[in-house]
Amino acid sequence: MTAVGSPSSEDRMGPRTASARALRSLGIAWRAAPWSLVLYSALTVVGGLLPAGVALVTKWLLDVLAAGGAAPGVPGPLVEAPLLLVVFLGVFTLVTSLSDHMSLYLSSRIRRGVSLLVQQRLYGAVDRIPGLRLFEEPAFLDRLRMAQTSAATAPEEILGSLFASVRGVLTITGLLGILLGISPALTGVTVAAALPMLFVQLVLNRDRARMLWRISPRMRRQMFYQTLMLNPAAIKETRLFGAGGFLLGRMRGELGRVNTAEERLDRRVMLTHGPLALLGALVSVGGLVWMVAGALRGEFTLGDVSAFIAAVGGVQGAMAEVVISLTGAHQALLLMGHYDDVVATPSDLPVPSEPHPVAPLREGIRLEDVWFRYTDDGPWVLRGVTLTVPAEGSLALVGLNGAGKSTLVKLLCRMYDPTRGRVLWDGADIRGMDVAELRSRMSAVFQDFMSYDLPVRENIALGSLEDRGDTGRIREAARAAGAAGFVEEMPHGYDTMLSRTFHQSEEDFPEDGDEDTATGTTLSGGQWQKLAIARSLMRRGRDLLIVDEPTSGLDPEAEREVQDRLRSLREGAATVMISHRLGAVRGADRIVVLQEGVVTEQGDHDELMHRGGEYARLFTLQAEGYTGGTSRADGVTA
Ligand SMILES: Nc1ncnc2c1ncn2[C@@H]1O[C@H](COP(=O)(O)OP(=O)(O)OP(=O)(O)O)[C@@H](O)[C@H]1O
Repeated sequence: MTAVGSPSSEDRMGPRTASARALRSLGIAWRAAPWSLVLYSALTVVGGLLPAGVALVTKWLLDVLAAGGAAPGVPGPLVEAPLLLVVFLGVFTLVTSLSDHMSLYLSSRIRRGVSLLVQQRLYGAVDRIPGLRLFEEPAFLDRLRMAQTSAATAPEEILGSLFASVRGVLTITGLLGILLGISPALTGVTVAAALPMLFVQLVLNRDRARMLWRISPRMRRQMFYQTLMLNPAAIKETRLFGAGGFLLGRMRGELGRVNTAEERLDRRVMLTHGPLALLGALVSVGGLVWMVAGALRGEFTLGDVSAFIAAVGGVQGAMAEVVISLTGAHQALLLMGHYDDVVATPSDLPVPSEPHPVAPLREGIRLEDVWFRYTDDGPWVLRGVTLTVPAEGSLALVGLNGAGKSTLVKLLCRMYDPTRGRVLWDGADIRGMDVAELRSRMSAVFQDFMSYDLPVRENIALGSLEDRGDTGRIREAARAAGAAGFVEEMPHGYDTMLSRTFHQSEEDFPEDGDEDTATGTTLSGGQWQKLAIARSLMRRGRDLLIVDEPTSGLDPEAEREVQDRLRSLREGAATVMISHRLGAVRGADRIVVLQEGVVTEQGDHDELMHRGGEYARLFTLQAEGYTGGTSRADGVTA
């Protein structure tokens, strides 16, 4: 497997790798549309041999007509009935036309099947990457973009090119057979003239694949600017700050550099092809002069000259087709390397060969001397953190911005592994457990929770997909999160589409296609947050509930209501809560203060207030904001 980030896929591809990738593409086509592939293969063989058939029958017809009867080399029965030759030509023309249309239909069928399968594999592989690290690595993201591009086009390009090459080779073989019968020397010259083209194309292709890899970061950046210019949330800011022109300029800049790189290569292609085309023309004209001179001397028949013209034109045309197809296939095979790399990307988290089962939490989750940094050369974000989240107890994480609270939560969910130290689930290292099984025992409302452009029902049910048909459970979760009120007031309740970007699909709402439902609606920040809380409450049998700033967007009344509900709901589960609103965390069994990645204080609210450290300072500061600066730490706790 190529290491993620190395550009080796696009500049090293030996014949074995190329044939393996080509065979894999054929295998995918076979799985996607087997009968279409068989029929398409048969039509390719027929289509490949037809030009030679047409040239041969035309030669015989001309020879019979010129000789006015028996002509050397023409089969006897055809000399007797020359009109049969005309019938053959008619049949060949009909078959050519029918097979062209049929091939077009079949290749589209194969293309659609292959595209579905390939995209399914690519996104399936991406979905199996358990952690977050790779999705924050520019080199992996570049490769992913190349893989997305090649998944959309490469297998189709490879198959199309392979079949076109087979058809071309059959055409060339048939026509060269005829040409060989007329003049072996001319046959040699015709073949030799086509070889440089093949070589040059292969070199140019490799250069194109390298160029595409080089411009990939720019392509991703220009897509980023484009997305910003179309995203409603971004548009709000860019309109207000008048930043549209700036983004447009950046996008144009990136695209301009991409264009320059492509233009440079296209110019080389054009300049290289000129001399090669001249070589081909010289061979045709020279050969024709030689044939005509020979015919005048009586060495060649009229049929020979016609067959020569058809064969040289046909061979050069088919050679060009083969060269273009092979080079197209070569380029697609090179790009396929990115797809293969992404599909074969190993897990970014170590996977135990025999994972321990994840039993329901009995004692608690313990972080033991955990150190963490996002990159090997980055700063330490967590430094020697040791703490315990008791089963059925609540732990609150408190600290200034950037102290490492959300990072700690990501380690609990095993989005990353600690750089040093361990996370223990009832004493067992979570690295020895199946990550999906571990996560199935957790639920979370993240600080940057998602707002899905989906109906309300699905926005909530995503927390427990097996219950998505259970309207009772969905309503219950919405009620517990304080969302039921506004949802039930919506025109279509739980079936309301929460999007101003997409129309509701008819499948989502089959019995009613009226305008309201079709256009959908969207929610306020606090309402979205309530849906995120409802989603987290959908999960059954959760042992750990993580709530990272769960009420930051809620009004005071809703905040109070949700806090009370969360308090009753978290009974029976361990809870980790992060909030800058210290009033919300004062009831936690244990409060942990993080400062620059280090645990500096631990205890319950009263202990920490009594201690008079960072927690007491922050709590008093916040309380003063409400009481107009008259509170003292002990006064607030009283
Ligand atoms: N994906 C990431 N890659 C690199 N650094 C990161 C990443 N996420 C966070 N950091 C860095 O880690 C540090 C801790 O961030 P974290 O989000 O854990 O802080 P926090 O305590 O949750 O802050 P806040 O209260 O603002 O939410 C910050 O300095 C941040 O820049």
